Amino acid sequence: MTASPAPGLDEIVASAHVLSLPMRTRFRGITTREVLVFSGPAGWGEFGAFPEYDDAEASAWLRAGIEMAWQGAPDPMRDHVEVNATVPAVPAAEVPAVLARYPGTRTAKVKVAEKGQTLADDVARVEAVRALVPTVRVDANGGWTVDQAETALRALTENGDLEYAEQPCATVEELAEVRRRVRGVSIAADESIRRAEDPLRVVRAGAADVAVVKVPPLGGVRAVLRLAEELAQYGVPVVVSSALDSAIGMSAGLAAAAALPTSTACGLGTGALFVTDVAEPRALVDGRLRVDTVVPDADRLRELAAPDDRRAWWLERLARCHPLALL
Ligand SMILES: O=C(O)CCC(=O)c1ccccc1C(=O)O
Ligand SMILES: [Mg+2]
Repeated sequence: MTASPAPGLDEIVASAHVLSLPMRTRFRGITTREVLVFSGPAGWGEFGAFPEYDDAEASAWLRAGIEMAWQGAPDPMRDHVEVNATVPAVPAAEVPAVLARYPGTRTAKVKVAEKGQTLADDVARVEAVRALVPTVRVDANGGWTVDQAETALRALTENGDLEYAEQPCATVEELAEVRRRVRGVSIAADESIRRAEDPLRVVRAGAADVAVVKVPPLGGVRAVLRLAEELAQYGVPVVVSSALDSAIGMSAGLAAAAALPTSTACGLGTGALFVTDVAEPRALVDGRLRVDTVVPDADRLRELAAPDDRRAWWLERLARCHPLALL
């Protein structure tokens, strides 16, 4: 496909919808996910930077949405992508109900280190997941100190393996220290990889065995593919994850995972966390999602429309980020 010229702001605004997607369970501290979606000559794109992100960071998310809507996805290597179940920091007793939303998944990613909870809560949740799913990853979202991470990772591997621990601590230096101290558990970097220059810093510091990559903060599918190529030279595999994207944004994550030379279970199953999405939810069959693009459903766009003040907020943000996204 020939790339269309970069769109003007008015072209994006012309098709823009600001949506508020209700969530089944609190995740990342939120219960509704706001996104702005728009269409271009190649299809639909999403601008969904979390509200607390500044314009410089948010503009990468817009660039990713513009790429999908004006350029489309690169050629895929496969038509289905394996995903992990994403288990929020729920009580252990709720784990079977959460996992039931991810039929056939053989890998689960479990949130740990949630504020207000204890290590015993994490151990109980992880054990409940292990009873049902063969491969378990945990994600601490930077919530532990190095000492806490060491204690927790030992406790969490007493009765079984962890494939990896995602972002156990906040900084690159701390990740490297945990990786040295807890040799038996692989470390994945997530929040430490937000800009294109971050992954090599993480790898050079010896801070991670695995890189979690997300299309929106990295500025698009092609940017993720370039990064993955660089990381492969250091022997660091990538895991493509969502940024709690709507079904439209998820198309970009699926496109990235589908275009990689190899793909392990991706964190792209988070559509299951929404009560209602912008389109009919993708069917999760045998733990895999079909790689496709979606057109939002007109009724859902109306039903999910964000309140006027939020629409105004997103349109102002779009106007500020637009010139930065095209740089
Ligand atoms: O990786 C997954 O399983 C789902 C994606 C996910 O966890 C996530 C989604 C939005 C924001 C942050 C995160 C995260 O990995 O911490
Ligand atoms: Mg993470």
